[in-house]
Amino acid sequence: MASCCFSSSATNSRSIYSSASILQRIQQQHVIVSVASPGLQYNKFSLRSNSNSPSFPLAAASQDGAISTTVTSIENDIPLKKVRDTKISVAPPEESKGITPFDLNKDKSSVTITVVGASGDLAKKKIFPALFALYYEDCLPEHFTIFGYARSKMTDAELREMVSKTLTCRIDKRANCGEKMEQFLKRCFYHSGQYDSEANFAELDKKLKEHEAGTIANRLFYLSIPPNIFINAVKSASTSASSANGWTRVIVEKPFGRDSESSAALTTALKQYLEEDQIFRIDHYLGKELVENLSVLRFSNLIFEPLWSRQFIRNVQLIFSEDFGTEGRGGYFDNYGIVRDIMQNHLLQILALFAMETPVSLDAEDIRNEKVKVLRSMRPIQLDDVVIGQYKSHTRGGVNYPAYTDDKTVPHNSLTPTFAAAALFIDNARWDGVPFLMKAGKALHDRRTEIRVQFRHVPGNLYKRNFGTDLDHETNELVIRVQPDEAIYLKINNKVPGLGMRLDRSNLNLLYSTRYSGEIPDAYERLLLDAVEGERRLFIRSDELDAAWSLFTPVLKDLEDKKTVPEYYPYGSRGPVGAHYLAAKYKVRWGDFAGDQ
Ligand SMILES: NC(=O)C1=CN([C@@H]2O[C@H](COP(=O)(O)OP(=O)(O)OC[C@H]3O[C@@H](n4cnc5c(N)ncnc54)[C@H](OP(=O)(O)O)[C@@H]3O)[C@@H](O)[C@H]2O)C=CC1
Ligand SMILES: O=C1O[C@H](COP(=O)(O)O)[C@@H](O)[C@H](O)[C@H]1O
Repeated sequence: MASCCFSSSATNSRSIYSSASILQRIQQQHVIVSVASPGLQYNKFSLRSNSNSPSFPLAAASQDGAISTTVTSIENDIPLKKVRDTKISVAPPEESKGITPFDLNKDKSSVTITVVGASGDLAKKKIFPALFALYYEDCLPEHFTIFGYARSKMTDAELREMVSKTLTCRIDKRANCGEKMEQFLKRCFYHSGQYDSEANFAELDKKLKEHEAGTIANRLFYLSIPPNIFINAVKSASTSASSANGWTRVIVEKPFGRDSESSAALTTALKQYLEEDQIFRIDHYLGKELVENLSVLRFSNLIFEPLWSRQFIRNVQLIFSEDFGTEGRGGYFDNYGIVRDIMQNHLLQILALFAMETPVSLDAEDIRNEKVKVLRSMRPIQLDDVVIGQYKSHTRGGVNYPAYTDDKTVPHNSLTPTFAAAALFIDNARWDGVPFLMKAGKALHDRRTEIRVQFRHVPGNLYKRNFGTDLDHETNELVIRVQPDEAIYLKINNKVPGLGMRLDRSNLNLLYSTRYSGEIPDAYERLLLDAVEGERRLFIRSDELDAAWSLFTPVLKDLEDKKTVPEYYPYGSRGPVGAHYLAAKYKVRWGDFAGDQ
């Protein structure tokens, strides 16, 4: 079996997170949990808590104690309550919640993943390839089925044909890939229907039932559709196709509204049909390897956390750039712009993880509590602290690159920003006065996402003569390159070997491709797996979303009310010069412009 989540190892980090959730919910007498064990994935067990016992094992044993298993998720609705030092042991079957007799020989649950909007771009590009990668790695439960749902007419065979063309992910070069693909495609089915039709979803429900094995039928719906039809689809799906006896979860794609008001309205509408813990708001940047690593870097290395404050950090930069325009997505993009598309979600989420205080534990609620706290400590962005740009056409090497407004789906006089830079501030004791600069743009000279942490100068530096008059120039800089070529490197000042005393800046470099041989999973793989497992840590809670919109809504409104004209920059350039003036206002130099990067 490939190394994946369904291992019996108690040191598996996924298991530890899940066990933390159990610690929070173990107060009542009988707990129904899903237990994963080699070859016995997703069995339901009834566990009995015994509060007199001094220890809490990460692994639960089967009734006869023969098989050691790892607890992965809880399936009941009891309120969160923290009780430590609680021992759990496997108890005889409970009649509650439709759990039938305890039987290690039968797997009682299935998971169906329905991709709503299966004919679309995201489904083809990301969701089906990610599901296949999970299947290839044996990460999906034993009884799983995938359904595509959309209005387009397609047979199962046509869906499989469409999906097979997209499975060109990292897996396709691996051993027995063809065989695995065939097996995977056999698990894929299609149902055509309208998004607002309860009758059509009832038909889907009927088909799902035909494929669901065992007594517990868990269902995950992935809403890969435009936002204006989210609510109709949620209403129809929850009314007509919710699981009768297992969990029903819904992954919602961004955009989650376009400002505080519309986001709150979306949340209210979703909550008419779903509980908050059924809603998985996805921000795929949270599934990126180096974003997930941020907390590890901070909280498990002594050398970073003590420096992580205004005392030592001069500024933090969050940089996103793409070397292509809005090609094909202009219609969507023009209604949102780069601030909503990238800054309010992806970059702000990274900022929150970067700047939050140490969470009580790695449990989803503890982490999200800290993220909300830091977001709520931030100042709403001021108009003076934002620069916007839009790309114009440019000819280079005989090739003509289009302007944003050349896109047929974009109004010719659109003022929508395709580039923005902003300065943000966190008004708390740790970060008072430290500028957090964000920069995001399309059609720039390269594709990259990185976090740059510029440290203060060394007080009373013995070598200050080597730095000229600007002591802040040659300071340490920590760079976390999220993509491409994942890396973490620290710029240090170093003596150039030789008889003289010449200093230069060198990198202590952790380049992932040279350090780690394994492939880095796509963000959607991690997030889909988490949703199946009920792990909410990397999904956005509604109060986080409210806090995020509060920061951006006033300035977005100002920009739109004042019809602010963006600064035009040539396709393929480094973006508007205004971004430098903004940085200079806070005595910052963008790190991605330095010669030695
Ligand atoms: N594509 C991407 O790279 C990313 C997308 N997202 C988000 O994911 C979601 C899906 O994106 P994407 O796949 O690009 O979207 P698409 O525009 O490709 O739409 C997905 C499917 O929805 C149906 N659809 C499209 N427009 C309408 C409409 N006006 N009314 C009813 N149904 C419609 C179509 O299926 P049919 O006609 O067969 O019903 C289409 O195949 C969106 O919320 C998007 O914002 C987020 C990040 C990146
Ligand atoms: O959410 C979005 O992200 C993509 C960039 O994602 P990446 O994983 O390829 O970096 C961006 O192109 C798109 O505009 C935006 O909606």
